[in-house]
Amino acid sequence: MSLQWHEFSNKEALDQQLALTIADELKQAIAQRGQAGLAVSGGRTPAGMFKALRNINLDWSRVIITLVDERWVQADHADSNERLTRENLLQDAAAAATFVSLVNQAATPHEALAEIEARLASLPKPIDVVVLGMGDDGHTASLFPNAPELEAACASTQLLAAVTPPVAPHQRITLTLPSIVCSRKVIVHITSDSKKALLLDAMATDVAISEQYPIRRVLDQVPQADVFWAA
Ligand SMILES: O=C1O[C@H](COP(=O)(O)O)[C@@H](O)[C@H](O)[C@H]1O
Repeated sequence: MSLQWHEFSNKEALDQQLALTIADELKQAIAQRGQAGLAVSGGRTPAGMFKALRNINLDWSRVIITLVDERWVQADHADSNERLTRENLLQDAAAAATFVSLVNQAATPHEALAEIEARLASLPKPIDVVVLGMGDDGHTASLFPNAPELEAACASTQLLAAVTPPVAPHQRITLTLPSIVCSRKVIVHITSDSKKALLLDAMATDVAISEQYPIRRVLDQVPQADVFWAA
Protein backbone atom coordinates (compact mmCIF):
# COMPACT_ATOMS: atom_id res chain seq x y z
CA MET A 1 0.00 0.00 0.00
CA SER A 2 1.24 3.49 -0.77
CA LEU A 3 -0.46 6.72 0.19
CA GLN A 4 -0.04 9.76 -2.04
CA TRP A 5 -0.76 12.89 0.01
CA HIS A 6 -2.17 16.03 -1.65
CA GLU A 7 -2.19 18.89 0.86
CA PHE A 8 -3.86 22.27 0.35
CA SER A 9 -3.72 25.57 2.19
CA ASN A 10 -7.51 25.86 2.24
CA LYS A 11 -10.63 23.77 1.64
CA GLU A 12 -11.66 25.66 -1.50
CA ALA A 13 -8.39 24.77 -3.23
CA LEU A 14 -8.77 21.15 -2.11
CA ASP A 15 -12.36 20.98 -3.38
CA GLN A 16 -11.38 22.36 -6.80
CA GLN A 17 -8.43 20.03 -7.30
CA LEU A 18 -10.23 16.96 -6.00
CA ALA A 19 -13.17 17.69 -8.31
CA LEU A 20 -10.79 17.95 -11.30
CA THR A 21 -9.07 14.70 -10.30
CA ILE A 22 -12.38 12.83 -10.04
CA ALA A 23 -13.60 14.29 -13.34
CA ASP A 24 -10.41 13.16 -15.10
CA GLU A 25 -10.92 9.62 -13.82
CA LEU A 26 -14.55 9.63 -14.96
CA LYS A 27 -13.58 10.90 -18.42
CA GLN A 28 -10.93 8.18 -18.75
CA ALA A 29 -13.43 5.51 -17.72
CA ILE A 30 -15.99 6.78 -20.23
CA ALA A 31 -13.34 6.74 -22.96
CA GLN A 32 -12.30 3.19 -22.03
CA ARG A 33 -15.66 1.48 -21.46
CA GLY A 34 -18.40 3.93 -22.36
CA GLN A 35 -19.53 4.59 -18.81
CA ALA A 36 -18.14 5.45 -15.40
CA GLY A 37 -19.03 4.48 -11.82
CA LEU A 38 -18.52 6.84 -8.89
CA ALA A 39 -19.21 6.10 -5.20
CA VAL A 40 -19.19 9.12 -2.89
CA SER A 41 -19.23 9.56 0.86
CA GLY A 42 -21.61 11.67 2.89
CA GLY A 43 -21.21 13.53 6.15
CA ARG A 44 -19.96 17.10 6.56
CA THR A 45 -16.87 17.01 4.35
CA PRO A 46 -17.90 16.58 0.68
CA ALA A 47 -20.44 19.39 -0.04
CA GLY A 48 -17.89 21.91 -1.36
CA MET A 49 -16.23 19.30 -3.59
CA PHE A 50 -19.65 18.23 -4.90
CA LYS A 51 -20.41 21.83 -5.89
CA ALA A 52 -17.12 22.08 -7.77
CA LEU A 53 -17.56 18.71 -9.50
CA ARG A 54 -21.14 19.23 -10.68
CA ASN A 55 -20.19 21.97 -13.14
CA ILE A 56 -17.27 20.21 -14.80
CA ASN A 57 -17.91 19.48 -18.44
CA LEU A 58 -18.06 15.73 -19.09
CA ASP A 59 -20.69 13.34 -20.41
CA TRP A 60 -22.62 13.00 -17.16
CA SER A 61 -25.29 10.89 -18.88
CA ARG A 62 -22.69 8.10 -18.88
CA VAL A 63 -21.92 8.38 -15.16
CA ILE A 64 -23.58 6.21 -12.53
CA ILE A 65 -23.27 7.58 -9.01
CA THR A 66 -23.96 5.81 -5.76
CA LEU A 67 -22.96 6.20 -2.14
CA VAL A 68 -20.14 4.59 -0.23
CA ASP A 69 -22.58 4.36 2.67
CA GLU A 70 -25.96 5.55 3.84
CA ARG A 71 -27.63 6.20 7.17
CA TRP A 72 -30.87 4.22 7.50
CA VAL A 73 -33.19 7.22 7.16
CA GLN A 74 -35.49 8.30 4.39
CA ALA A 75 -34.00 10.36 1.58
CA ASP A 76 -35.54 13.64 2.79
CA HIS A 77 -34.09 13.28 6.32
CA ALA A 78 -31.54 15.90 7.42
CA ASP A 79 -28.97 13.13 8.08
CA SER A 80 -29.41 11.43 4.70
CA ASN A 81 -26.28 11.09 2.57
CA GLU A 82 -28.55 10.78 -0.46
CA ARG A 83 -30.11 14.14 0.33
CA LEU A 84 -26.67 15.72 0.64
CA THR A 85 -25.69 14.24 -2.72
CA ARG A 86 -28.90 15.24 -4.49
CA GLU A 87 -28.73 18.81 -3.19
CA ASN A 88 -25.03 19.39 -3.84
CA LEU A 89 -23.83 17.05 -6.60
CA LEU A 90 -26.78 16.00 -8.75
CA GLN A 91 -27.36 19.55 -10.00
CA ASP A 92 -26.33 21.60 -13.05
CA ALA A 93 -24.32 19.47 -15.53
CA ALA A 94 -24.24 16.49 -13.13
CA ALA A 95 -28.06 16.34 -13.06
CA ALA A 96 -27.74 14.11 -16.15
CA ALA A 97 -25.99 11.38 -14.12
CA THR A 98 -27.86 8.29 -12.93
CA PHE A 99 -28.09 7.97 -9.15
CA VAL A 100 -28.51 4.64 -7.37
CA SER A 101 -30.01 5.08 -3.91
CA LEU A 102 -29.02 2.82 -1.01
CA VAL A 103 -32.31 3.07 0.90
CA ASN A 104 -35.76 1.57 0.58
CA GLN A 105 -38.83 1.34 2.83
CA ALA A 106 -37.65 -1.68 4.85
CA ALA A 107 -37.45 -1.25 8.61
CA THR A 108 -33.77 -2.15 8.75
CA PRO A 109 -30.85 -2.22 6.31
CA HIS A 110 -30.40 -5.91 7.12
CA GLU A 111 -33.82 -6.64 5.57
CA ALA A 112 -33.09 -4.41 2.56
CA LEU A 113 -29.69 -5.76 1.54
CA ALA A 114 -30.74 -8.16 -1.22
CA GLU A 115 -32.99 -5.64 -2.97
CA ILE A 116 -30.45 -2.83 -2.84
CA GLU A 117 -27.57 -5.08 -3.86
CA ALA A 118 -29.60 -5.99 -6.97
CA ARG A 119 -29.97 -2.27 -7.82
CA LEU A 120 -26.19 -1.97 -7.95
CA ALA A 121 -26.11 -4.33 -10.93
CA SER A 122 -26.22 -1.15 -13.04
CA LEU A 123 -23.00 0.16 -11.49
CA PRO A 124 -19.86 -0.56 -13.58
CA LYS A 125 -17.47 -2.94 -11.78
CA PRO A 126 -14.89 -2.44 -10.63
CA ILE A 127 -16.11 0.97 -9.52
CA ASP A 128 -13.97 3.62 -11.22
CA VAL A 129 -13.69 6.08 -8.33
CA VAL A 130 -14.48 5.64 -4.63
CA VAL A 131 -14.21 8.75 -2.47
CA LEU A 132 -13.89 7.82 1.18
CA GLY A 133 -14.34 10.06 4.20
CA MET A 134 -13.12 9.28 7.68
CA GLY A 135 -14.86 9.89 11.00
CA ASP A 136 -13.17 11.06 14.19
CA ASP A 137 -13.36 7.44 15.41
CA GLY A 138 -11.43 6.09 12.40
CA HIS A 139 -14.49 4.72 10.61
CA THR A 140 -14.67 4.93 6.87
CA ALA A 141 -17.74 4.30 4.74
CA SER A 142 -19.90 2.79 7.53
CA LEU A 143 -17.22 0.37 8.69
CA PHE A 144 -17.33 1.38 12.35
CA PRO A 145 -14.87 0.26 15.05
CA ASN A 146 -16.47 -2.35 17.31
CA ALA A 147 -19.65 -2.66 15.25
CA PRO A 148 -21.05 -6.20 15.60
CA GLU A 149 -21.10 -6.61 11.82
CA LEU A 150 -17.58 -5.20 11.20
CA GLU A 151 -15.70 -8.47 10.70
CA ALA A 152 -18.35 -9.80 8.33
CA ALA A 153 -18.32 -6.53 6.36
CA CYS A 154 -14.52 -6.78 6.05
CA ALA A 155 -14.68 -10.32 4.67
CA SER A 156 -17.93 -10.37 2.71
CA THR A 157 -18.18 -11.46 -0.91
CA GLN A 158 -21.18 -9.13 -1.31
CA LEU A 159 -21.08 -5.48 -2.39
CA LEU A 160 -23.06 -4.27 0.61
CA ALA A 161 -23.37 -4.90 4.32
CA ALA A 162 -25.69 -3.64 7.06
CA VAL A 163 -23.93 -2.15 10.08
CA THR A 164 -25.02 -1.02 13.53
CA PRO A 165 -22.64 1.71 14.78
CA PRO A 166 -21.97 1.32 18.52
CA VAL A 167 -22.21 5.08 19.14
CA ALA A 168 -23.09 7.07 15.99
CA PRO A 169 -26.78 7.51 15.14
CA HIS A 170 -28.77 5.38 12.68
CA GLN A 171 -28.22 1.92 11.35
CA ARG A 172 -26.16 1.94 8.17
CA ILE A 173 -25.76 0.30 4.81
CA THR A 174 -22.23 0.33 3.43
CA LEU A 175 -20.00 -0.93 0.68
CA THR A 176 -18.04 -3.84 2.09
CA LEU A 177 -14.28 -3.64 2.48
CA PRO A 178 -13.65 -6.04 -0.45
CA SER A 179 -15.90 -4.05 -2.77
CA ILE A 180 -14.09 -0.81 -1.88
CA VAL A 181 -10.55 -2.11 -2.22
CA CYS A 182 -11.05 -3.58 -5.70
CA SER A 183 -12.06 -0.16 -7.08
CA ARG A 184 -9.91 1.42 -9.77
CA LYS A 185 -9.18 4.57 -7.79
CA VAL A 186 -9.54 5.04 -4.02
CA ILE A 187 -9.41 8.58 -2.69
CA VAL A 188 -9.55 9.67 0.96
CA HIS A 189 -11.02 13.14 1.47
CA ILE A 190 -10.40 14.62 4.92
CA THR A 191 -10.04 18.00 6.56
CA SER A 192 -8.71 19.24 9.94
CA ASP A 193 -5.43 18.71 11.76
CA SER A 194 -7.02 16.14 14.04
CA LYS A 195 -8.10 13.89 11.16
CA LYS A 196 -4.67 14.13 9.56
CA ALA A 197 -3.08 13.12 12.87
CA LEU A 198 -5.57 10.29 13.29
CA LEU A 199 -4.92 8.92 9.81
CA LEU A 200 -1.14 9.09 10.25
CA ASP A 201 -1.46 7.37 13.62
CA ALA A 202 -3.82 4.74 12.25
CA MET A 203 -1.39 3.88 9.46
CA ALA A 204 1.65 3.75 11.76
CA THR A 205 0.35 1.91 14.81
CA ASP A 206 1.44 -1.71 15.06
CA VAL A 207 -1.55 -3.64 16.45
CA ALA A 208 -3.47 -6.78 15.50
CA ILE A 209 -5.77 -6.39 12.49
CA SER A 210 -8.90 -6.68 14.62
CA GLU A 211 -7.67 -3.70 16.70
CA GLN A 212 -6.88 -1.48 13.72
CA TYR A 213 -9.04 1.45 12.71
CA PRO A 214 -11.29 0.54 9.77
CA ILE A 215 -9.64 3.21 7.59
CA ARG A 216 -6.32 1.39 8.05
CA ARG A 217 -7.89 -1.97 7.29
CA VAL A 218 -9.19 -0.61 4.00
CA LEU A 219 -6.04 1.25 2.96
CA ASP A 220 -3.80 -1.70 3.79
CA GLN A 221 -5.57 -3.63 1.03
CA VAL A 222 -5.36 -0.94 -1.65
CA PRO A 223 -2.18 -0.91 -3.77
CA GLN A 224 -2.21 2.89 -4.02
CA ALA A 225 -4.56 5.53 -2.59
CA ASP A 226 -4.67 9.32 -2.76
CA VAL A 227 -5.32 11.42 0.34
CA PHE A 228 -6.72 14.92 -0.22
CA TRP A 229 -6.36 17.07 2.91
CA ALA A 230 -6.71 20.68 4.01
CA ALA A 231 -6.77 22.08 7.55
O1 LIG B 1 -21.27 8.98 9.02
C1 LIG B 1 -20.49 9.26 8.14
O2 LIG B 1 -19.30 9.81 8.48
C2 LIG B 1 -18.18 9.80 7.59
C3 LIG B 1 -17.32 11.00 7.99
O3 LIG B 1 -18.15 12.14 7.93
P1 LIG B 1 -17.65 13.62 8.26
O4 LIG B 1 -18.91 14.35 8.66
O5 LIG B 1 -16.66 13.53 9.39
O6 LIG B 1 -17.06 14.15 7.00
C4 LIG B 1 -18.58 9.85 6.14
O7 LIG B 1 -17.45 9.62 5.32
C5 LIG B 1 -19.67 8.82 5.87
O8 LIG B 1 -20.03 8.81 4.52
C6 LIG B 1 -20.86 9.17 6.72
O9 LIG B 1 -21.96 8.29 6.53
